[in-house]
Amino acid sequence: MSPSKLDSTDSFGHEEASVSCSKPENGCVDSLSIFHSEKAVEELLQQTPVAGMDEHLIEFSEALRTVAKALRRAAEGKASAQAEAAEWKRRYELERTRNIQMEQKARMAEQFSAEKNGDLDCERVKNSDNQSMLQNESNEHSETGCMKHGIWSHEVLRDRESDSNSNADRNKIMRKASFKLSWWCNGENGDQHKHDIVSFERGNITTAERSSKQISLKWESDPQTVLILTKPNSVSVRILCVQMVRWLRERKKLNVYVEPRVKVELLAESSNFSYVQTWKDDSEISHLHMKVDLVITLGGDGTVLWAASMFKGPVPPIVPFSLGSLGFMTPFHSEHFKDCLDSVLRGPISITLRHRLLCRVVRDAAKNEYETEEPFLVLNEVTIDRGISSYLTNLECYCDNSFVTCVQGDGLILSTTSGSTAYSLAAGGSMVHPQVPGILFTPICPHSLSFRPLILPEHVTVRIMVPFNSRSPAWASFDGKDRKLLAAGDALLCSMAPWPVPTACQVDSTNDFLRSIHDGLHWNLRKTQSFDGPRDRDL
Ligand SMILES: NC(=O)c1ccc[n+]([C@@H]2O[C@H](COP(=O)([O-])OP(=O)(O)OC[C@H]3O[C@@H](n4cnc5c(N)ncnc54)[C@H](O)[C@@H]3O)[C@@H](O)[C@H]2O)c1
Ligand SMILES: Nc1ncnc2c1ncn2[C@@H]1O[C@H](COP(=O)(O)OP(=O)(O)OP(=O)(O)O)[C@@H](O)[C@H]1O
Repeated sequence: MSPSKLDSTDSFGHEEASVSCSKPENGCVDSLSIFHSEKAVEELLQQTPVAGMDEHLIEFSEALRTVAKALRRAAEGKASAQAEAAEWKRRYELERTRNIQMEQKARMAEQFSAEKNGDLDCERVKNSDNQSMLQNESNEHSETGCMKHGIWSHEVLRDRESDSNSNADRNKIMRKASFKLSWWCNGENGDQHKHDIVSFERGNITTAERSSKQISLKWESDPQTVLILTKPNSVSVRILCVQMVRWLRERKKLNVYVEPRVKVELLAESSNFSYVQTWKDDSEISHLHMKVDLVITLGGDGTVLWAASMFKGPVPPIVPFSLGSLGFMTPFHSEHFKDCLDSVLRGPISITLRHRLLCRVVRDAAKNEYETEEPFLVLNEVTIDRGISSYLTNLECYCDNSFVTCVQGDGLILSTTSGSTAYSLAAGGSMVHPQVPGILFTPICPHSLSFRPLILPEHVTVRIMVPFNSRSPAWASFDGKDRKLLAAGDALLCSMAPWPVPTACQVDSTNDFLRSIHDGLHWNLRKTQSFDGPRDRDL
């Protein structure tokens, strides 16, 4: 091999692809010097009388030889990678030139045919339909763009097929292929069903209503049974509970359910409360949704989370009364409970359908089995953190089998949009309107400067894995409760649950959300700038 050239076979099968060594920065000088030093080592070893040399020197020379060899291989590898990159660059340039030429040809042909047919969009539509609304508005469209204030008019995108005068005209108009977009979502049993179909004429996507609007609940028959859930150890909650149970029973003639603890408290108050119903063991809780028309919570956000956690499937509408400190999900004031409940029982009421996440822990040992552990439903978030370990958590994150990232930090929060104002907010996540469907992906103290939070679409399944090379296990907690250890190889699967939590609104979901961030967080509170001072017109 010539010392001035390095011969190698490139990955395109071009044998003997020589790499010139004229440029010192391309790594050839390195490989050459390495080559020379390897040779020098070789010569040195041959010249040195081996006999009588001590063991250490032999070992040292062997090591030197190995290092020189490794360095030579690395330099050769670098040179071959550079040759490969150069070949790709050459091919890319060729492809680009070819594409530019083709584009130019196509543009010229289009221009030629447009000139021939007088086929500019606006003209075409105007000519084809003299009686159309478009024609009426045509004066407002600019001749070149068919736009109003820089925005394309919807009228231009309308299918004029039925109005056109003749087949010939129609053929001229229908140049772009029309298509339909279909919305799909996962059915309850994992099967897919058609959720909605929106048709877009002529291949132009205009608008699509994807997010749910304000939802209104109207009773078709009168509610009969109410479940009251209360925050424990609070005197004000206890007093309100007594008043509310009495009023619901005596004035509204409703059946009232409470938790066993609350029934004991009520009976301690008065034996007249014996009509209040409860359950004996937790298995009865799973049937509550079939008996209860309405749930009332007395407490803070934690009590709403508690109420939601009691329903592992469908959840009856919840009317949350605020007896806590923050109250993002508790818009009703306890002082006016009679008026509030009157209007709720009468209906119709606005509700917020709060999405929940379905979370399942899959153990490494059982990863081929389905439904190994009881899933969790969370209204706020699932958190995967380092627990008491002082090491960084190391979490591999996938979204529908696409690798997302590796979290190295204190942990990760997968939050609903309702939970966006809770822990996720504290970790730097965005605040999101609770009616927006999506999964917030918010790192906790990531040890990286560029790890911004993400918001993923509602239909994805997120998988968080503790890799086998992780220094410590991780811990998952669900709405701040039920901590589960995730050992190396274990995973947490998280997707949107089919059973949302309907919470009654004081006004509507947007108004209530904005009120909660203003009142609860004093969002963007700033003293208003004074009127006096410099103004634009003075400049
Ligand atoms: N650093 C943090 O901000 C942090 C730490 C741990 C837990 N949390 C949150 O606490 C929640 C559990 O609540 P809890 O009441 O059982 O425990 P808690 O009594 O410790 O209350 C935590 C606080 O979070 C508030 N909160 C709960 N849900 C909220 C929501 N959706 N929007 C705005 N604020 C909300 C509560 O009003 C309360 O002030 C967890 O789901 C988690 O979101 C927050
Ligand atoms: N019925 C219940 N049974 C057991 N625990 C409950 C019940 N209701 C609420 N909790 C728990 O009590 C804790 C405090 O409740 P909550 O958040 O409603 O009150 P708060 O802390 O005074 O209000 P805020 O969260 O607005 O400051 C929460 O952790 C919640 O899970």
